[in-house]
Amino acid sequence: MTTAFFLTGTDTDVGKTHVACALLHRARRAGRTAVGLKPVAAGTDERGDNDDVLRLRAASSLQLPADIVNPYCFAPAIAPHIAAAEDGVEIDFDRIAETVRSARQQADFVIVEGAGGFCVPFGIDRNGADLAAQLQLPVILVVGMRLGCLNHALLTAEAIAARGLIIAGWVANCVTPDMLRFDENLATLEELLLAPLLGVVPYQPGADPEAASDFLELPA
Ligand SMILES: Nc1ncnc2c1ncn2[C@@H]1O[C@H](COP(=O)(O)OP(=O)(O)OP(=O)(O)O)[C@@H](O)[C@H]1O
Ligand SMILES: C[C@H](N)[C@H](N)CCCCCC(=O)O
Ligand SMILES: [Mg+2]
Repeated sequence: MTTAFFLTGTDTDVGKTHVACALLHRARRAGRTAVGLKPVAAGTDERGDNDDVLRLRAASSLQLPADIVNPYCFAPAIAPHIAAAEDGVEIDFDRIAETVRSARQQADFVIVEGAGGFCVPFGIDRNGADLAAQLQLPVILVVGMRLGCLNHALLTAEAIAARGLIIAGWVANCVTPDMLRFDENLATLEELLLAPLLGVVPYQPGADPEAASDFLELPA
């Protein structure tokens, strides 16, 4: 059966792509055909490539066309709605929903990575939470473990619930090697998030997603 998830995080740069790629590796090890999508990306290199898209592709077991993996890609590494406005582009959720449908027909484990945090604007009248709601996907929440993450995680959980979506699981991603009172912070999140903890991904310089996959369970 196809399973698909919308993967979000407590902020930009908290390890969403790292964890998404690790889960793709984990799913592949379980014999699944796994594909990562990045509907809206911002920030490209001199070749016009976006790093998240390259990493998700490298972790996927099936290579789908660019307009399915990443229908919207903007050059500057800025908030997507600003980049879209500068390019005169409107981010069309129906088009994104079509890419997700197509990916689900071809793969049995699909991860859709959001951009930034859950409510990142995609236009003046739409944001990432609206996209997740339109896609009607269970959410995986990546918590970048650092001071401030408790508030960000709880706000995100409220926003997910407010859209009528469920958290299929959350991941504690160690974005620093030395968070003070790590165990106490983890325990607080376990108590308050009311969703399964899929794993604790350790801090690892270079962040190899295949190695990180050993620390993760697949969401049910
Ligand atoms: N567990 C980890 N150990 C060490 N480095 C990590 C870890 N997780 C993430 N990083 C590093 O932190 C940076 C941000 O991670 P990543 O790109 O996965 O974040 P993101 O949430 O997907 O960001 P964006 O909002 O741009 O999509 C990357 O350089 C990544 O290699
Ligand atoms: C460019 C960056 N890596 C992400 N793709 C976009 C992050 C947008 C964050 C916007 C915000 O919440 O202020
Ligand atoms: Mg990313």
